[in-house]
Amino acid sequence: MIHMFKRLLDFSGTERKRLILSFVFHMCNSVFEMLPIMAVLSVLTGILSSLSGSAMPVKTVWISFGTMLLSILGRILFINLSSVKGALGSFSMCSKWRMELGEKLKRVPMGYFSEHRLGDITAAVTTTLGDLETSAVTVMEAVAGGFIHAAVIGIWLLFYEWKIGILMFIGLLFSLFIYAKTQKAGVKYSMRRQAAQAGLVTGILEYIQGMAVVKAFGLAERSDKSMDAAISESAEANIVLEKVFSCLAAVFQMVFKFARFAILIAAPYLLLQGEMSPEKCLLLIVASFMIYTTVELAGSTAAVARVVDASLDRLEAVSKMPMLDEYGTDITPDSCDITVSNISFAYNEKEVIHNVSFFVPHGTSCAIVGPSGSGKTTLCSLIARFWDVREGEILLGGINVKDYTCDSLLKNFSIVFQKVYLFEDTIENNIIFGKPKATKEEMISAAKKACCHEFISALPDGYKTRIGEGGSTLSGGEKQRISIARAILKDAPVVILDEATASVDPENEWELQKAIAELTKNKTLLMIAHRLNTVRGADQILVLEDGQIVQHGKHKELIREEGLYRRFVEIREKAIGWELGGRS
Ligand SMILES: Nc1ncnc2c1ncn2[C@@H]1O[C@H](COP(=O)(O)OP(=O)(O)OP(=O)(O)O)[C@@H](O)[C@H]1O
Repeated sequence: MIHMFKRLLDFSGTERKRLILSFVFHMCNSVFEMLPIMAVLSVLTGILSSLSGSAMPVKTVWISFGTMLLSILGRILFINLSSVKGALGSFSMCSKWRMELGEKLKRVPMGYFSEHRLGDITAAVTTTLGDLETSAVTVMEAVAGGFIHAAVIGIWLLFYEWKIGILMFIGLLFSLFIYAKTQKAGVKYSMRRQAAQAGLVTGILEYIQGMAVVKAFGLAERSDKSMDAAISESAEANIVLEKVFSCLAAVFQMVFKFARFAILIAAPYLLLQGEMSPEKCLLLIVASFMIYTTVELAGSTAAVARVVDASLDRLEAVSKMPMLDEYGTDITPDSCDITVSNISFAYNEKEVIHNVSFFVPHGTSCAIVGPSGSGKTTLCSLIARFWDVREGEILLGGINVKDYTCDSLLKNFSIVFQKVYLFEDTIENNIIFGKPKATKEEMISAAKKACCHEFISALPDGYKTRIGEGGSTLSGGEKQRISIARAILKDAPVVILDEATASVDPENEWELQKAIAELTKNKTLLMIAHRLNTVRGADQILVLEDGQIVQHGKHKELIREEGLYRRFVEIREKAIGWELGGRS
């Protein structure tokens, strides 16, 4: 329990003070909760003395009334202060964690996302932090506060009537023992619950993302099955957790029933033996119903406490994600030439880039061609340091990409992926994504250069039009051009471009080429090229096969050689011929 409390405080970072204050106020509330016992004691003493003939002093009534009133007011004040500080502390703590995880995710190698399921990360940021947000402080206060509250009453009892005090402590120690057992037993089940939650999020994400495939291939039944399995597992994990904890909670409650019973027997016994006054006996009988109330409440939150502990475990694991630029510095290179020397790279065990070297001088273009799976995308990802090379090095402006911070490195790159992703936001915000402080004029100028101003202006809300998640409300060509406008506005000195392979209509194709020409003007350009015209115009061409450069040079040189490049050109020329033939 103390360990969990310490972990929560470590986890709370700058919100530590608020959480401690919330706990202190909760303790103050406990003190005011104890006051009624004093009031009961003075009234009982008065009643008993009135039974023996002397009237209860009016002062006693007033003192008891005052004590009760003070207790009520104190409790209202401190429970409010404690709730406000606790809520502010836990919500701020979790929102800071969400932001921090978001920031960290930008700096992890892409491999992290394939090794950790999207659902795990999503669940950590949503449900796991949600659990902490709503339960952590309340549970800690209930558990720690409950036991401290009972311990304070026990100490008072030791002074007031030590034999009963010892009885009370025996009950408390037993309950602590059962509580510790409960927590230990809960480890397995709460971890299962966390995993099930993550599985459920993964299942739902996959189901929604793959909806088009589900519809197209009529696999609704198969897909439903995996979703149903995730839902069932989540339900079962929660039920098992509740079952285990409710059994242990019942044992926990039994301990108090027995302890109360023991006090109820012991107090009259001591009275009969003449070792205790009648008012003391009466007070202890009344007090026996009150002393364990707060600690009993702690028992009922045992399951949630275990979930909080498991949430902290999960967040600790997620927050230990590897940072690419832990030792990087902010660097602005003098030039943007790219040197790739003797690099090798493997996804897990499978090496897909083998000893590749080349140099792209500042302001020149380099086209990468090669069959599917030859490593073109991987090579570009390594240059932008989405992954780290296994061997060799990549330099930007003569400086190893590993020496940059991710931010200062990526400032130099505008990357246009073949598969465009647009955020569920306005078109304007999607375009200024790479340069949030851009003026409206700059944004429109970029859109004009990317040939998308016309179609955007024709939309009812123009640049303020909201687009669906992933750009689902736009055509493929429109999305491409918006992503190019975004890259033009960023105006980075190096452009990495994965040329679209999807066939676009001639109007779109022409506009797309115009947009790309604007984007790549005077830049160091690295492009995965599919169109013959693009390849022909490149300053150098790399031909990749099975992760190795098999040919390297200009179009005029390579076309003369027997090899993969010539075959690539022949196939492309034939394809153009077929296209023209098809159209005529
Ligand atoms: N995230 C990944 N994890 C494991 N293997 C991968 C991953 N991405 C790519 N690969 C493998 O690495 C090899 C190179 O893939 P890459 O995507 O770089 O090829 P490519 O030439 O760009 O292919 P295409 O033209 O089809 O896009 C392939 O064998 C592919 O299966």
